[in-house]
Amino acid sequence: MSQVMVDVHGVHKSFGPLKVLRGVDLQVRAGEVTVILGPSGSGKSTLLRTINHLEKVDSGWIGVDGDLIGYRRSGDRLHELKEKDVLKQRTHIGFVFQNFHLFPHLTVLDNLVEAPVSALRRPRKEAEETARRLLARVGLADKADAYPRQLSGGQQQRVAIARALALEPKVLLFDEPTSALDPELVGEVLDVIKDLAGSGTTMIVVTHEIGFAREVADTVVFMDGGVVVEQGPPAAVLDDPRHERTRTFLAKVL
Ligand SMILES: Nc1ncnc2c1ncn2[C@@H]1O[C@H](COP(=O)(O)OP(=O)(O)OP(=O)(O)O)[C@@H](O)[C@H]1O
Repeated sequence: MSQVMVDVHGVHKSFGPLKVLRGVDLQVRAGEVTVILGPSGSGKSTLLRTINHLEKVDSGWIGVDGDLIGYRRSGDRLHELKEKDVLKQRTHIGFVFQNFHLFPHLTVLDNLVEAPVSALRRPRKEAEETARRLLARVGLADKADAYPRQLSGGQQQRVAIARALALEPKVLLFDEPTSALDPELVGEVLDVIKDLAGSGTTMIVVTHEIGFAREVADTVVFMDGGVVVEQGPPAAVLDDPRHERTRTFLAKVL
């Protein structure tokens, strides 16, 4: 069995009085695709954001490829990492946002080149070669010199995926990658994610696209009320859920 790439252990997170994560445990194996489903407000985005330390956990811990995220252990105490060390950890954890978050003032090519050059100190020529290869992979080789505003939403999201890949992440996190898109553009983005799944990229995808979950996920996780209610292969969770809460959710969305 492949190694555990992402290990979420007893994670709690509140915003003021609102308890959003109430003890989340989740393990994602290298090369596998985990799709997280759940009602609005169940804590899916917050969980993703704790994995790359955009949100700090209140308690519990998260490991990515054996590294504790945001902290270092000394004996049985945890010490917060410095910002520069957090940023370094984040280069291993790609994040694709709902609204693309491309740099509007940079060309498509420079969106992909910026982080490898500034964060990983890659030579610019090498970073550009990688960027062009990745743009070809997402079907946008001819858009290298365009600016984000000149692209459709689907194209922008494909650039965002290529940009995340340019840092050669150990895991790619997707937060509702198609929910800001016009319906006719959803398929082109899901096809890129499917292609990555086929090549063994470790991914955690928060989405409401049940068909995608069925087709692509190795594991479907159902979250509700800040906990993982159930998880398993798509056929088990989607067609034969064990929990009433999962059944109620699926009855609404299927
Ligand atoms: N930074 C924040 N400050 C205060 N409350 C927050 C913050 N981030 C999230 N929340 C709240 O936490 C709850 C869970 O939000 P989260 O975005 O994780 O849920 P979700 O399951 O991803 O929902 P959706 O499917 O609607 O995106 C919501 O009530 C949200 O308003």
